[in-house]
Amino acid sequence: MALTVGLRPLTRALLRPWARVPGAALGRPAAGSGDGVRCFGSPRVLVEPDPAAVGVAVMKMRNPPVNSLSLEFLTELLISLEKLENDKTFRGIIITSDCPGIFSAGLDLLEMYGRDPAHCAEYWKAVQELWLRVYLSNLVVIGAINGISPAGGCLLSLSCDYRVLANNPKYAIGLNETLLGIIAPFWFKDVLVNTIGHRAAERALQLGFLFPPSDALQVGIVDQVVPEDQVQSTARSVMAQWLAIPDHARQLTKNLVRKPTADRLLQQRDADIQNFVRFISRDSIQKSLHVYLEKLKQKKG
Ligand SMILES: CCCCC/C=C\C/C=C\CC/C=C/CC(=O)SCCNC(=O)CCNC(=O)[C@H](O)C(C)(C)COP(=O)(O)OP(=O)(O)OC[C@H]1O[C@@H](n2cnc3c(N)ncnc32)[C@H](O)[C@@H]1OP(=O)(O)O
Repeated sequence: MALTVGLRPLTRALLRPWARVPGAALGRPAAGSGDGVRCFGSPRVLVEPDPAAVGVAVMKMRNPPVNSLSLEFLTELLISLEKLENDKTFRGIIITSDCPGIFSAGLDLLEMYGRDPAHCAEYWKAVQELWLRVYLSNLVVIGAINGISPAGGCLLSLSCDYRVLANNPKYAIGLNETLLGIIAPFWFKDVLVNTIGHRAAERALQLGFLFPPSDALQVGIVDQVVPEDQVQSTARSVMAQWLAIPDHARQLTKNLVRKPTADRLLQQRDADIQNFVRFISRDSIQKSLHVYLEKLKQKKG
């Protein structure tokens, strides 16, 4: 039976079909233009032009304590990304965190625990939308990963064009869903397989590996590991290298490589939402989430 997906007005305004063609006119006014300073402020997402690099924006996630991807936070990220995408003065974004030690704790478990099906459906649609927005962005997207990034945080990183991870053993990265008693959806899995290969992904997904930096580099889930105080400067250098390529050629190539993966979700978005809602609503899954949330609480002592 089809689910009725009742979206709140803000989310509804934001979420629209994906038919992005690289280089196509976007048909929306440039955001923030006209005053010489482009700063797309929102409570949880700080976006500033990089003072040292023309055409580059730095997007800092600040949803303390752990940058968990709540519906509100996802919505703000989507709005900021859409503004940047539509502002032709920007060619690249560096995504990083403003929460010390945490890039993103992934999806907000409280959006999936004890919620009704309509809420879960709305939430999952926003998760899909953020992934599509980042994964298919026409901009160069560099992840300056300055903290731990499990599950949804790892997906966000994997959706960037290049990942620079700070060399701190606490900053593990991976799709650890099985440790929570849940599973990574097929499109999370596809992105991991594309990045580290089938066999490595098979092991990592089943065992819920969270790779510390040295292992992350070795398996290829990140592209570079650098001292913590060099993450931002390295991301800037990498950005310069990527921006040296003509946009149209890079964008068309990106689309060629990524579109088949994105299309697998685009062709079955509603079914994916229904599968998620059915899965997450199971008593056994809600119980697993409860146990995991309790463990997080107890960890504090
Ligand atoms: C057969 C058909 C199948 C169909 C399938 C379809 C779909 C698939 C189904 C489901 C897929 C769902 C996918 C989910 C992906 C995810 O992203 S799940 C989230 C994974 N995240 C984690 O495991 C990280 C958990 N957090 C931590 O490990 C730690 O918090 C930390 C990040 C290492 C930070 O540690 P630190 O000590 O600094 O902080 P605290 O642990 O004290 O946390 C502070 C505060 O924040 C709360 N919190 C932490 N993480 C989350 C979170 N992800 N969501 C919500 N809240 C979180 C924590 O509970 C503390 O709260 P407080 O006690 O109230 O202060």
